[in-house]
Amino acid sequence: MRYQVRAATLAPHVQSCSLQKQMTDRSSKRPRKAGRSSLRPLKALVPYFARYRGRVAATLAALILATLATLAIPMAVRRVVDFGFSADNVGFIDSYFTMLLVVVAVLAGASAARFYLVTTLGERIVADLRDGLFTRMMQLSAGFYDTARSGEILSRLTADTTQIRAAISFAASVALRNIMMFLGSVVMMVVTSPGLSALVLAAIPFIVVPILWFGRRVRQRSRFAQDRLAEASAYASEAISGVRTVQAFNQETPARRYFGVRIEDAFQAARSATAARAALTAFAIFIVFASVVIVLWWGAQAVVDGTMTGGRLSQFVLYSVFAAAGLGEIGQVWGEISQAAGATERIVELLETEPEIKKPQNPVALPTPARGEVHFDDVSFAYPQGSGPVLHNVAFDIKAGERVAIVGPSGAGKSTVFALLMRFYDPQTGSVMVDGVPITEADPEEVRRRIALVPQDVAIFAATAFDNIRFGNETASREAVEAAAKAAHADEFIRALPEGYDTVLGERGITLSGGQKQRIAIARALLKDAPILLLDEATSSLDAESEVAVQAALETLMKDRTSLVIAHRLATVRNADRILVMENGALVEEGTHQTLIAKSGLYARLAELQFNDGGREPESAAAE
Ligand SMILES: Nc1ncnc2c1ncn2[C@@H]1O[C@H](COP(=O)(O)OP(=O)(O)OP(=O)(O)O)[C@@H](O)[C@H]1O
Repeated sequence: MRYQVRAATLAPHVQSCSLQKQMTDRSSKRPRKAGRSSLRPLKALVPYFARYRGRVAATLAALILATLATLAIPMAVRRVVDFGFSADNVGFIDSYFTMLLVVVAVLAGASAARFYLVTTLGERIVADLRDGLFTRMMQLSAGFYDTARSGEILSRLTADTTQIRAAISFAASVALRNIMMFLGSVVMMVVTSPGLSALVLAAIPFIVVPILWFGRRVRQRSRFAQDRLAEASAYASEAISGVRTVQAFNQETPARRYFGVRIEDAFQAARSATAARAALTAFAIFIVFASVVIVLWWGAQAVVDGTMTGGRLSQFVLYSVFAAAGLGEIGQVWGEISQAAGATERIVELLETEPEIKKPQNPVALPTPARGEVHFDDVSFAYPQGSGPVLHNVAFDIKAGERVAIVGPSGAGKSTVFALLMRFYDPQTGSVMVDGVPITEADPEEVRRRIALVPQDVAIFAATAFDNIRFGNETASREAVEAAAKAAHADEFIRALPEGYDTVLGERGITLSGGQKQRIAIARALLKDAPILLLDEATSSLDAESEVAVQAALETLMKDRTSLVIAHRLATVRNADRILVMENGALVEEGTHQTLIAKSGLYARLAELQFNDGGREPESAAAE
């Protein structure tokens, strides 16, 4: 139950799904998809660009201007070479060099604008992607997180998005500039010398086809490298969050070794991807410049024969150098763009994972005012990733304001009942209702708003004590937060912290004791002030003294609400109006403490075991 409970505390509106399988299914199709078109995944970014049409248009304008300015330079050079180098043309030289300066100034301005626009566009789109990804992560829950590894997801949120930013901010702009430059130069080459151009154009397929082939290999390898890195990150994140367990079992060395192997794998994969990129670069540079040399050779012969002027050849050579350099640069950044395509694919997988549990199109409104009734109608349930049914035909009715305890051996399915009530999962058969409405027909947010959960495994965030309690109600005032803490018997220990309510609690509440965390969770629930209260082992980490105090706080909390209490310690449940006894996923007994003891069934056996264990007899334990 850990994940569900944590998810509940982390984000009250998270929903459940079981889409890991769907993700995995998709993942297995990946190589074939990759084979079809290496840049196809980038299509998923189009809607993100579309949001910033103005900025994209300005970027393209700056790009075109910079390209035109560059393309103007060789024409000026030709004039200078053919007519400029003679003493009676001094005025001509001045005007041409002045024009050249203007062109260079336009080029500089347009390049700066392009750089600024393209970089901020990259940052903007990546910020949106991260935001979208996090939003999706908050919508997916229980079923998905049962198998997903948080470290791997974090790697997508950070490393993959960074790669996309690099591609947009740098590679895409370089590629676009060079594509324009290449096309512009080719046109100008044809204008300058159709004969030489034909020679160059004939060489192009030999350049482009291998570049595309190399690019695809780079992409496949880099996707593999990113996957290895994500695996290493996932392992590191687990080891770091469980560092005390690692140290307690002297597992530092094996953990280091394990991580070392993973990181080495990631390195090897990255090296292989880089090797493919390096080969691509070498190939691109060689083939492109070799073509230029051959062209120059032919051109030189034409000048010697007198069929071409030196200026025209200079102009042609400059255009062909531009075209070649353009192609060379495209070749270089193609690898990076291919890598970004791999990263996009990984992100899109997550973005496209649909939450199984979401708001119906026409949700049925829960009646107001809230009554706090709970109804389980013949509910059977198996966890999506579980090995079999966990609940079998569970049926019960809880009236508004009733206090019901759920007891039973470990693994009986008690927390699962809570998970279904919070709608982290949907049962396979039967129906769960809140205030008479099947929760599958209602908005999950509305259902969860009516329920306050004090989980078994309390999530504390690296925020102040104040903010941690206010999690129960974002709009609560300082006074309300402190009043809730007082009622939960948390006020005293919070005030003793170095900065009182403003003390930042360590990540996952590492600075707090188990009992303190539970009291924070109780304060949260008090602040939420929901009509239905779920207590999952809420006092399990408390010492006897705190338990008496917290029990008093819980009494306040449970007053005038429907409450469902899971407890192993029967002393804490005996005052319930009714006790549901579960065993192996079924409801086996139901009644008050007295009637159940009289029945001599499972409850009586559990009670006897527990009280005899402590050398106490049930009635005296009741006084606690
Ligand atoms: N997310 C999950 N995925 C698959 N199986 C699960 C999951 N959570 C719980 N289970 C299984 O469901 C069964 C019931 O678990 P549940 O947590 O509801 O028991 P419980 O009665 O609350 O136990 P405890 O008192 O120890 O908390 C157990 O067999 C458990 O292994």
